[in-house]
Amino acid sequence: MRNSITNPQLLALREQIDIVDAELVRLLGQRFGLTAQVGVLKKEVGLDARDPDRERLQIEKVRKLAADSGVDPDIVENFFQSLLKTVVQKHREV
Ligand SMILES: C=C(O[C@@H]1C=C(C(=O)O)C=C[C@H]1O)C(=O)O
Repeated sequence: MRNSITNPQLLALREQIDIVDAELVRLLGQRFGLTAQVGVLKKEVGLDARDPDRERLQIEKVRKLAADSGVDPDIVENFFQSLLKTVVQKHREV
């Protein structure tokens, strides 16, 4: 098998993937910053860590955004379900 590391087309694609990954991580950091504030606020006002109605609406929204962007809605939903679970866990630790 040829050494994939020297394939210039593969290297160029991976460079673009790294740029997208960095942006995704930056946006995740921004989102976690906001949800951390929500966690503190909820604790202060005595609201439940989890809001299933809000989660349902978000999943509906991101599934639609995914479909509009030609991305499999199930993949996006799985990602968000995992994200929401993590956020709720963090809220319960506040
Ligand atoms: C951040 C919130 O808390 C939880 C986490 C959510 C999220 O990560 O978007 C959404 C709903 C809640 O279960 C919220 O209520 O807005």
